[in-house]
Amino acid sequence: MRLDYLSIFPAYFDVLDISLVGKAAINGLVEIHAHDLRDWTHDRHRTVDDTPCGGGAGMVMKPDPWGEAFDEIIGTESDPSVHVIFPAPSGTPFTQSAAAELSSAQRIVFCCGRYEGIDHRVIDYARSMWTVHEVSLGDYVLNGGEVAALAITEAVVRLVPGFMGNPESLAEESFSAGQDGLLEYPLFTRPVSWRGLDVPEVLMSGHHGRIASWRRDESVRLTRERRPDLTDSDSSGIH
Ligand SMILES: Nc1cc(-c2ccc3ccn(Cc4ccccn4)c3c2)[nH]n1
Repeated sequence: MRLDYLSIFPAYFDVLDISLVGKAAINGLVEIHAHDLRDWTHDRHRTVDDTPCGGGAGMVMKPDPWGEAFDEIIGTESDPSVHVIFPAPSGTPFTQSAAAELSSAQRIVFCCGRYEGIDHRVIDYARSMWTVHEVSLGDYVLNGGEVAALAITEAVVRLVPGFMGNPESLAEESFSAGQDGLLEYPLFTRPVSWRGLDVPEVLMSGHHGRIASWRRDESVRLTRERRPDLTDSDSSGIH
């Protein structure tokens, strides 16, 4: 899997060399390429923004640098196997199932906007050429797309076959299909007693049936408390 990042702050992606994703890069599972959008400007000030047509506050990212960067990084041929991701507050909420779908992609290009956003013709052009995803991380506003691109990268790469040492652990995570779309139950490890707080006895009983039942009940309780929106979904085991 090749991952490209287009941004006016490409150094944001240096962190990928340290983390788990860095290991995947080392063993050849993923290739990481970060690019400075200003490399495709031609004026002395390396300008990437301009005032919004129709007025309004803030600045909008000009289309020209994006188009030239696309030509060089992706090419001028249409190819639906290339996935181009635009993080945006107006995007579709990014989900675990979207991460799972993207984990089989051979090529993902992240377009990280700044200012008030990117000229919409850039997204329209990209849609005419590749498979485009406008995605939101959640109902809060960041200053740009870089942090969202990092989060999406981690969610996707950890699902790439061969990346996780123990793929079984993926099946028990919150939001995974194996968890019936429920939140993960509380976790404990040694010591059994810590600062007056004890591990629930059932987990020390060695009785696998009771343990499974306790974990299920805890997942249902937590999901009902914190994410009632998940309790009605078809994938959840509770209704
Ligand atoms: N879930 C998300 C995604 C973002 C996001 C993604 C890309 C950009 C490019 C610019 N901004 C700042 C900005 C501020 C005000 C209105 C619009 N955008 C971004 C914010 N925020 N929260």
